[in-house]
Amino acid sequence: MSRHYTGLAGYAHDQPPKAGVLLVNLGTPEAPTAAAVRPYLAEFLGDPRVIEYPRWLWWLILHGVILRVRPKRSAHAYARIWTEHGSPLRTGSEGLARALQSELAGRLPGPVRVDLAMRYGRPSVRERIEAMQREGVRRLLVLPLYPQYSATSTGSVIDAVADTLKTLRWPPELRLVNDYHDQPEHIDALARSIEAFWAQRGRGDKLLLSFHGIPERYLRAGDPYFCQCHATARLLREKLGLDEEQMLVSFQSRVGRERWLHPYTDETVKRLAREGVKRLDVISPGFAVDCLETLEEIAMQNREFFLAGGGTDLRYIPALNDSPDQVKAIAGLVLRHAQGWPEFAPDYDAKAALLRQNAAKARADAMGGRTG
Ligand SMILES: C=CC1=C(C)c2cc3[nH]c(cc4nc(cc5[nH]c(cc1n2)c(C)c5CCC(=O)O)C(CCC(=O)O)=C4C)c(C)c3C=C
Ligand SMILES: [Fe+2]
Ligand SMILES: [Fe+2]
Repeated sequence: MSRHYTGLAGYAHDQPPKAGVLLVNLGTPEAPTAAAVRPYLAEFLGDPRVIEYPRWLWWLILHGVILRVRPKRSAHAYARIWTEHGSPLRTGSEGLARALQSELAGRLPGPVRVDLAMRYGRPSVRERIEAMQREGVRRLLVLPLYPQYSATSTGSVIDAVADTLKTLRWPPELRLVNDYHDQPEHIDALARSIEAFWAQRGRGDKLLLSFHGIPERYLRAGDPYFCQCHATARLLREKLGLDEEQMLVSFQSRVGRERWLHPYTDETVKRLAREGVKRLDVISPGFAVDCLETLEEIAMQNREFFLAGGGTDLRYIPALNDSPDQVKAIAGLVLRHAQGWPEFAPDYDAKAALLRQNAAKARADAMGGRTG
């Protein structure tokens, strides 16, 4: 069997190498319409990491039922949060990537390129890794924007990276961030954003942490996601000095009929309203940037449930997005994971002249070889 390896002729041999940081988020449709949501959902829900089901059976259900019904419903939800600049998940992720690029430029001696890819839709992981390689990236750090590891999210990003690298003729040196659910700077950033919100708007009766759910079956099969969500919650609770009465954890966004991680966010919100909670603060620490699941599902849908149940106000505390605290926390992660790479070493400047000289020599050799 032969395979076509992407050669990217004319790259990197003749340039001093660069380090690259690739942020990866989930992806989002191109427009809030059923026609644009359908291919996005087909790719997302067709991923065997997301739906672990016999392939042929799932294919029939997905194409026979789900893709006929869900795109229209999802498009309606997307339309409620779409802005003049597009999908919040996209603009938020782009803003974070830009902020990280300038933060790193200010802290690192060597050339480091920050880029952004989407696991589903565009720009794809393959597209961005190939582009980075053309720009001379020889060392690649992949950072999925998921604080908690799940096979369905982070694991799937790793698949996409591996699928890309195995078709490259000269893959870059690779490092991957698996999760950052307990990184102290990340917990601090979350705590400070909650405290800043309370300082401005007063404190609600309770604080609910709502994480994206996954099927409970995956937890039993060994996915660490549930435990990492609870670890984040405990660290944050300790940092804020709250007890378990004041801070609750729940799981949102379930899809399909099987049992997902408990307790469910919508049921929790309704129960709290019934029990007489008047002001409920909700934050979704599993999302690095705001998206459909926070802006529509929490700040609109669950708010409506809470008010209908007798609550006075559900206040959604925004994701960290491109806040300086989040940018510093992520830059800290990058610095820690890229330790030892020359672009990150304090003596890079001193060595840069040598790197350029070597690159020039390599180029001359290559040209010499070609022209005889
Ligand atoms: C925080 C990480 C995420 C995990 C874990 C996750 C698991 C997971 N998701 C679905 C199904 C859907 N999720 C949808 C949207 C969505 N999911 C995440 C993150 C995680 N998902 C984000 C950031 C978003 C928002 C995307 C945006 O454009 O803003 C959707 C699409 C919307 C809809 O139709 O409801 C689906 C579908 C499953 C099945 C799953 C684990 C098995
Ligand atoms: Fe999801
Ligand atoms: Fe949802």
